[in-house]
Amino acid sequence: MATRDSLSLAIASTQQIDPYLPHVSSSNPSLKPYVTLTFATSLDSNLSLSPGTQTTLSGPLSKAMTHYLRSKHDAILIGVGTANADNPSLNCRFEGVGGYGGQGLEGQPRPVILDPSGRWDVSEQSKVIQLASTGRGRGPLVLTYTEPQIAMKELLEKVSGKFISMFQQSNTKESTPRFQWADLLAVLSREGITSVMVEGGGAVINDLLHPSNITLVNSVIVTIAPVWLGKGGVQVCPEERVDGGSKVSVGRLGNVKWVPLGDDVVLCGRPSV
Ligand SMILES: NC(=O)c1ccc[n+]([C@@H]2O[C@H](COP(=O)([O-])OP(=O)(O)OC[C@H]3O[C@@H](n4cnc5c(N)ncnc54)[C@H](O)[C@@H]3O)[C@@H](O)[C@H]2O)c1
Ligand SMILES: Nc1nc(=O)c(N)c(NC[C@H](O)[C@H](O)[C@H](O)COP(=O)(O)O)[nH]1
Repeated sequence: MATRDSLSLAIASTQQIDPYLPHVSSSNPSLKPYVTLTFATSLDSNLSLSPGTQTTLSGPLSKAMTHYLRSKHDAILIGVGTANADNPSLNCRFEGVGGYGGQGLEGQPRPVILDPSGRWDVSEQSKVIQLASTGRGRGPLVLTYTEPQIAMKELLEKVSGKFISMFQQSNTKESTPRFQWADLLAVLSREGITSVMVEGGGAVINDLLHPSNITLVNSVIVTIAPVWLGKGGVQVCPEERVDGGSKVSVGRLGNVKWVPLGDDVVLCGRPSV
């Protein structure tokens, strides 16, 4: 839980971040959701020390800022790799802004987990399930290609979550099955989600930064922590892009703002093609 001091300091800084967030007036259920790509990296672009481990990068202020972001989005999306490695809570723990504090589920984002192959163990051990069953978070949506086990389906439905079966074209059986971002955003839109914050991990971020997907991203908010994690970490490093036989940059941010927050700096921008 963020302390009062970190909360007020973070909120003061977030006024600079607000222009990069979805606004109620821009919500139109017929459009794709507003997409904010947000994560924390080290100076060597690592999200964690190694796959399957959780590494704290954000300091208390930027962590508080992340919870502010959670309060401003309808949904928070992660890949199954993060669900399994971190057992995250994925709720807003920002008293007074949303989340805990007697406001019920108002200000709580809906967790969305990309799990095409059915690797997430939906059980009482999952913090997301525990929080949803005690009214401190929303039940998750799990997007999948597989047929879920009945017990998992029932547990998810008990906490107002659900599995959503995605259509898999028979001619695209990849070794690592993926959803098309446009399709999954359309599914979220049909669920009434008008804004989604994509929090990671590496595979999800690198996929969304691919040149064919980056145009779907409305804003990028990256916390950069003053630490190097070294080789072998989970890195933000999208596929290379070749144009006319030469390697070119994958993408660039425009409309950039750097916001210092404690020891970290928060970089905000909009993808410019
Ligand atoms: N620092 C941060 O901000 C941050 C944020 C999130 C996660 N992490 C860290 O990242 C690591 C996990 O990253 P990762 O790359 O192993 O896992 P991930 O969370 O990116 O999940 C990968 C899985 O998600 C699914 N997936 C990804 N893209 C998909 C798509 N387009 N359609 C359908 N499914 C898709 C696939 O099943 C894939 O195997 C952990 O160590 C975690 O602690 C750090
Ligand atoms: N902003 C941020 N700073 C970090 O230092 C870090 N490691 C993450 N990691 C994101 C990842 O998705 C985590 O799993 C969730 O941030 C955990 O979420 P909870 O606090 O359990 O709700 N995110």
